[in-house]
Amino acid sequence: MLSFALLHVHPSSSSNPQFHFPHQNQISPIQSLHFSPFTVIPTKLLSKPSFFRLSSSVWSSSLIADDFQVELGRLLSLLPEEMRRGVSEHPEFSNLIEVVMDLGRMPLARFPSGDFILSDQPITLDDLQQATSQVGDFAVDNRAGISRTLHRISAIRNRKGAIIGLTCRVGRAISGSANSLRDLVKDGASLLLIGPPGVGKTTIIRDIARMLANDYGKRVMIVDTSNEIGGDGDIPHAGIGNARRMQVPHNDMQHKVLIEAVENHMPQVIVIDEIGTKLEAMAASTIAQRGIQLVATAHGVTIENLVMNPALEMLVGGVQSVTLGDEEASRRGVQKSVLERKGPSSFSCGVEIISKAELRVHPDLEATVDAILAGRYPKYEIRKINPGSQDGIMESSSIQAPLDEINEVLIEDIIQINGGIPDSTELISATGMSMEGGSGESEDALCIFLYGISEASVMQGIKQLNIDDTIEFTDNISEADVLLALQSKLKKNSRIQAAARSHGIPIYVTKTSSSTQLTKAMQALISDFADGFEFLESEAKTNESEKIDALEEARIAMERVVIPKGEPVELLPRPTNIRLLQKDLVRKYKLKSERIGTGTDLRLRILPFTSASDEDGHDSEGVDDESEVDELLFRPNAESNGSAYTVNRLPLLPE
Ligand SMILES: Nc1ncnc2c1ncn2[C@@H]1O[C@H](COP(=O)(O)OP(=O)(O)OP(=O)(O)O)[C@@H](O)[C@H]1O
Repeated sequence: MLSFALLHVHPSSSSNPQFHFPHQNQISPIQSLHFSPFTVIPTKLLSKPSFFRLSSSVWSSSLIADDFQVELGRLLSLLPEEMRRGVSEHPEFSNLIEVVMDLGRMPLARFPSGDFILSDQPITLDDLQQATSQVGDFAVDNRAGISRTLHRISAIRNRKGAIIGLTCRVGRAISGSANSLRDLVKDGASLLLIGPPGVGKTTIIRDIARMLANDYGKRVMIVDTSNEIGGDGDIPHAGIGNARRMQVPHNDMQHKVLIEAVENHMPQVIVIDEIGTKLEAMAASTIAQRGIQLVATAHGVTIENLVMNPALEMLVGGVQSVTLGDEEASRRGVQKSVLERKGPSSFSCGVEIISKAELRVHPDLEATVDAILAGRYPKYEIRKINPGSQDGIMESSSIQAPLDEINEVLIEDIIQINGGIPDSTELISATGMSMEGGSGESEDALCIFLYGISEASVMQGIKQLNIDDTIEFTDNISEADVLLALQSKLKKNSRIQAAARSHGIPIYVTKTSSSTQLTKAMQALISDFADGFEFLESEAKTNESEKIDALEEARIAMERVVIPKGEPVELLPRPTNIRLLQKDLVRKYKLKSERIGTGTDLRLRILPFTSASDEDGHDSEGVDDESEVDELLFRPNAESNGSAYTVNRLPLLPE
């Protein structure tokens, strides 16, 4: 007897008709048949896999490769004739990444090997209008697409809203690009991918969606916030295979569409690009709790970036600070205040996309987060991708990176999260400090964090100044008004410097802790405090916007060039305090930097990650740290008046 299944046909020639069987979670692509929208097929025929189920690689590669040239042509048709010719005659034509058209400038094509000028004629308003007239509407994120392609056109507007620049990114479905992650997702594990912009996150999750839908017959729903996974237009691109796609009317609504996907469409897998806000992270966590497999991307470079990001930490279980009892702390051999994961992670595995050819896989994401919070370095596997090979994996190895390097970064991060220096003997034992104060300070008192100088020496030094009740000491740097340190000790501890910088606390140093020097130092300090550290604050205000610019410059350099392209980038010359902030940021990205130039031309060069430089223990930062500190500490100082001691101050940098 023949039974029948109801066939849903999408209004598309590229999307395969799908059957949802009540008795099994399997979808069969029926590539070789031609259907009218309401064709009824005997289910008996469908039970013959050899008849209906095509191997996904055959299916996708033939379909996608043939169409790619046509799709690329549709992107090129946006360009004026001369530019089009320039691109298509380039030897790397098929690897084109982006075309950049900025008003009044010469157009550029970006290839993996670098940028190429397409014409010596600057772009005109007409060129831009020609191009934009052929693409869909620009959404609030200033992105538009070309229907039934994966290309992304991003606009730059002037202050009046007119388009004055375009970045036309080539989108391509790369079948097999997710093969190296097949073992992680095939059994239902949720996967979080992170990586800087342009590294290939969308391309990989598109292929995972296709793989899960086609090869494993799962009901996959893509929540496609900018239509980048499934392409522009209402008919999704063939690159997503049998996965279905929900569009998101507005970026702000991503979390709502996520919930709607679960409530209305019975997905087994949800795929989502760019979880970026707390609301989206919350929606993703809710979905994970319902037992749905999640495959998602987030911007960032390492898992630590997520752990330290208050909006996204929830994705990896959240972070809380707990205070241990004395006994428990000594049993564990840790400080009393420790960071712990708050709850279960929404994802079982994490992948850091280092480049298009290299992934760092954290198969147990919770273990990775726990290791990070405990100050240990997490274990991960490096998977190198060989585009030519069948399984997409060329090499896979398990790595545990050097402890000292990570510890330094982690302690700084923890300081920033906690808003205070951990009560770590290792951190402060060398200082000989005696700590009091903390919560009980008077508002008018100057609260000092001492480093490398004992409280007794300071008190001795200031006896004759008669200011005992104006001074308090603290062991929590976030409560301090000022850091007073012995220069030789401070030079060796970049963590303390970073902590002070991150809390915007001025640093005063003395060369020795003799009572004469300390008296003079305290005199200068008290007088500045009485003025409300005014000159420091005004200095801080003037360079607050430069600080933001400088950090943004460093971030973009790392995310767009140093990490994806593996090339060094020289930043603009900056004052020392700002350069040090840039250096802190570079370190958080696990990259090295070196200081170049002299005088007002001093600037940072960010170096790409090389395993060789790590292995041979080369640490340009360490060397650099020393010289930065020298520069800060020995700068000629007007206040010192040529006297025997030196007290230098770093500008106050408010949060
Ligand atoms: N394996 C690959 N081989 C060749 N090109 C690739 C590969 N992966 C991605 N690309 C290309 O690199 C560009 C960026 O890819 P993709 O959009 O996937 O990156 P992304 O990390 O999602 O970027 P963003 O975060 O900016 O959205 C695209 O032009 C894409 O076609």
